[in-house]
Amino acid sequence: MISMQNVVVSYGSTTVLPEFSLDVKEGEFFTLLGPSGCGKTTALRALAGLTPVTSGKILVGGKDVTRLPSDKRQLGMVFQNYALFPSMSVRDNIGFGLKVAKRPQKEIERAVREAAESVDITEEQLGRGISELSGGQQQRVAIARALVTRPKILLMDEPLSNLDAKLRKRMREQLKLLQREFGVTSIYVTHDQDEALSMSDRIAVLDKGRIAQVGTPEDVYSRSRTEGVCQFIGDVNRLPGEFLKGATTLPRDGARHYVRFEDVAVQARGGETPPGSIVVPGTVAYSGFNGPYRAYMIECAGHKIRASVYGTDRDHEHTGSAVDIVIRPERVMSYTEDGVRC
Ligand SMILES: Nc1ncnc2c1ncn2[C@@H]1O[C@H](COP(=O)(O)OP(=O)(O)OP(=O)(O)O)[C@@H](O)[C@H]1O
Repeated sequence: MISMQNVVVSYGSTTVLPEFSLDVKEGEFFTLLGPSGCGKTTALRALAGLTPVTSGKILVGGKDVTRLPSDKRQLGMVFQNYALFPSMSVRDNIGFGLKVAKRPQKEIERAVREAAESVDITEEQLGRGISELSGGQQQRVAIARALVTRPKILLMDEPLSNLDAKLRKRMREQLKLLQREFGVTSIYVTHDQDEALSMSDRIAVLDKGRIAQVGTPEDVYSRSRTEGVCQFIGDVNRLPGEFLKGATTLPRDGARHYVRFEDVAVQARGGETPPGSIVVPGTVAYSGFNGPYRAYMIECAGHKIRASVYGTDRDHEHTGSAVDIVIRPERVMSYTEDGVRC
């Protein structure tokens, strides 16, 4: 559906995207994820035709759009600052694209009503000015405005970043449901790992303008291809080599080993453990209630290991409790000195 092939984007003498290639399938929710400044927005703007590319090709539905102006690419766009027109009513904001396309008034009215309904904007709110809506409502207007022209592709750049934490979570679900309902191929830019993991069919993790890994949320989280991806997504402990003496299946020779917080079990010292487990005695240095899980910091032979224990575990919550940390070797992610999975 969308193919970016060896796309290069430079600002002056600085190359921000060196040879960027990407393929997105029809109907997919595809996310560009990476730290600030890694080039996510630049990649999206190049795809949208808002930033010129130095070389390379961009294909949409098999058609070369590399030199096509943005408004000819049939894209819907939602940006971080919404880019709504403050002096227009909500109704006129949503209908703007159709008006520009000179569609009949009757059709615009019907389409605006349907789009508003799909994002829970009421008839009464349609008559208001943009500034009379909350941030969350404005966000939904921006989405309705992008969807009203029934684009085949929807580009979103950090569309939820101005919302508070609770609303963000709700909007994630709503966006995802809308995306399915409209069947629109979506490219989503975020630096928020949770957002990317919970919404995407596939994720491209970017690092300094290059794609470090493309995969399903499970792939990038549980089978991170590089040390950088492993550290960027989720929380990890680096495991000291001396913890791994018994774990004969794990690679050696300078390899670096990581385990996610939730893959570290905490249990009473000297209890039964599954055969082959990595077991290290330690002392609880900190334990804190976090709602669905308890966060631990365990002092193990001079190293601090963190664990997130889900469920109603209360046995070892006191500072100073003598415990064992237990890790299944298959949950350990190992990388060579060059940061490649081994
Ligand atoms: N118009 C511009 N002129 C010069 N440099 C730019 C321009 N736009 C972006 N850059 C630079 O290009 C790099 C990538 O920026 P980009 O906005 O694509 O990153 P990002 O991953 O989207 O970051 P963020 O999450 O902070 O938005 C940054 O180093 C940025 O400073």
